[in-house]
Amino acid sequence: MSNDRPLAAALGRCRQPLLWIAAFSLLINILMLTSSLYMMQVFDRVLASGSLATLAFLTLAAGGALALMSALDFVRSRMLGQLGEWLDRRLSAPALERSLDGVLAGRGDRMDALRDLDSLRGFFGGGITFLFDAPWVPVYLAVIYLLHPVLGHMAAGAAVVLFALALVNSHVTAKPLSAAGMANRRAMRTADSALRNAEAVEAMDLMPGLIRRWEADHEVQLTYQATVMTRNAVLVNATKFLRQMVQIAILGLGAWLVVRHEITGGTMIAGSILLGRALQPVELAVGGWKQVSNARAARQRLEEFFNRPARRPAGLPLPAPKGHLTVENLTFRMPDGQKPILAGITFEVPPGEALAVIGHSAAGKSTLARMLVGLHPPTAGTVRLDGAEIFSWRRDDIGRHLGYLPQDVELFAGTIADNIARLRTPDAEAVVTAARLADCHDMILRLPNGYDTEIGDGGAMLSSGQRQRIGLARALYGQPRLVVLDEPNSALDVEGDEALNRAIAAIKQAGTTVVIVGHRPSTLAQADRVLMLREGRLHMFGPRADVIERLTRHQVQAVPAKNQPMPQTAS
Ligand SMILES: Nc1ncnc2c1ncn2[C@@H]1O[C@H](COP(=O)(O)OP(=O)(O)OP(=O)(O)O)[C@@H](O)[C@H]1O
Repeated sequence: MSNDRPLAAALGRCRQPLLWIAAFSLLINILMLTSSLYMMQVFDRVLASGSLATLAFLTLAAGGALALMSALDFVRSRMLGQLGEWLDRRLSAPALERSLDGVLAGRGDRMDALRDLDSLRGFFGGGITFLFDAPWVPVYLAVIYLLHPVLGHMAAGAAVVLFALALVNSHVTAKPLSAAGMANRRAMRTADSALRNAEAVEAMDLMPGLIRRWEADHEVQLTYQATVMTRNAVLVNATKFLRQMVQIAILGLGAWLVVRHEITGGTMIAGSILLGRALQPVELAVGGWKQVSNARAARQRLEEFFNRPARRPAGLPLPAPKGHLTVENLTFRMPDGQKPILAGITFEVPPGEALAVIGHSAAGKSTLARMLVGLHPPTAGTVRLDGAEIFSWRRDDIGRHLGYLPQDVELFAGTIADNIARLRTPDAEAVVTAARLADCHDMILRLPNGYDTEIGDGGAMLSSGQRQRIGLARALYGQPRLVVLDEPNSALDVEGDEALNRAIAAIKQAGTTVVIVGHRPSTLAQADRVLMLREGRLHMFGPRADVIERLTRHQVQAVPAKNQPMPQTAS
């Protein structure tokens, strides 16, 4: 997204429609005087004169005004609803994009921004209306003052007390509300991870532990929510009681003034109706404050979320790379990590060559693979493709030139063709070419709907070997210039291993640079160069024969009895 502060920009664009909505509110609130005026006229004119023609005229006029008010009210709520929907449409994609950034940066708040957007949209769709009516409360009070100052004093006093109740409500519910929200988000994350890992959870009965964790947070949420509900209920009921009492009091006071001939009967009724109207937004504010503070908190969180600096600089589009990979003095440390995961790594792979990355478990192989496709910014040093920093390369520009098969193949709900074509409109020929290269064309044809087979969430309908092959086809789709395969054969049988080596040979021939991370000796079969990592440092690097020779010599020295032709470099 080009815009650095999408929330501020979107809210800025809401200003004008909101002004329109405020103008509509002015009309609506003027028209709300209809019932009071009607009552006054009926009591004071019609009943006094007995003129039915006047009654008919007044009724028609009042009916027309009320119809117009309803229409305007409808338009106002639709405008607000549409504004919420517009905001959601405009911000959801950047929010999802930035959530991905957050996950890559190791943050836990995966779905929070999307949820906050949801509640902001809901607020526009419903809770916000009374905020537009609230400014008219003083106007109604002024009209009541015009009817009679004593009625005015009473109405103003009632409004102040009700408003104070709304403030008290906001004050006493804010803290428990935010604590409940935080606990709810923690509980949802635990539930989410339990459901994502359903098989391990079920097989090894991890549920009790997960439930204990989830329950602890859920309990906190429920306790705080109960506090909010109780306090809210006390204040809402106190408000209701007060409101009804005030309604009776104004009629009583009005009757007293009528008896003293200070006002007419019509004025008494009109005053009562006006008071009802004047206090309505105040009363709504007491009950609706929860929604307002939720929306305010959501907005604040979204602001923080969108104000985080983008991980990747905007960057200019660059010409398609040839695949010349150069890594210089690469060091990488997680933002909160002490020890570097990778330190001072330097190597180079020319286009059309394959590099095998080997090393013990936790040596940093997968991290190096991630750095090569630009998932993280180096802490120091550089990773360049054709001389350009890969991390800074615009994803919409470089993505199609990169193929990446992560250790956990992540497929998406949809068809095989969708997945191979990277969720873009599939180019049938390119899909089949990639599938043939990954040696899964025949396997796909044997599936019930061939390339149109729906594979379920995460490719749940496929075996892990099938997932790995489809993942490989996706990595090879569209003839990328650099392909990074992280243990591409971990779920493959011997036949699959051989097919993988054929695929690597074929893409090398087409000029693609390949990096294969692996434990198995067969990883080295197609490698031109081999890089061995040890504890995040480059332990050996060179042409395959040299590295194998050094490794074999090393092993023979260490275990002279065991003369192995292919070194077992990793456990
Ligand atoms: N997101 C992370 N946060 C903190 N440390 C991490 C993270 N990812 C990896 N590490 C650490 O980096 C080191 C290297 O991990 P990496 O996954 O790169 O190793 P590997 O060589 O691929 O191992 P394996 O062969 O077992 O997959 C490990 O010590 C690991 O704990």
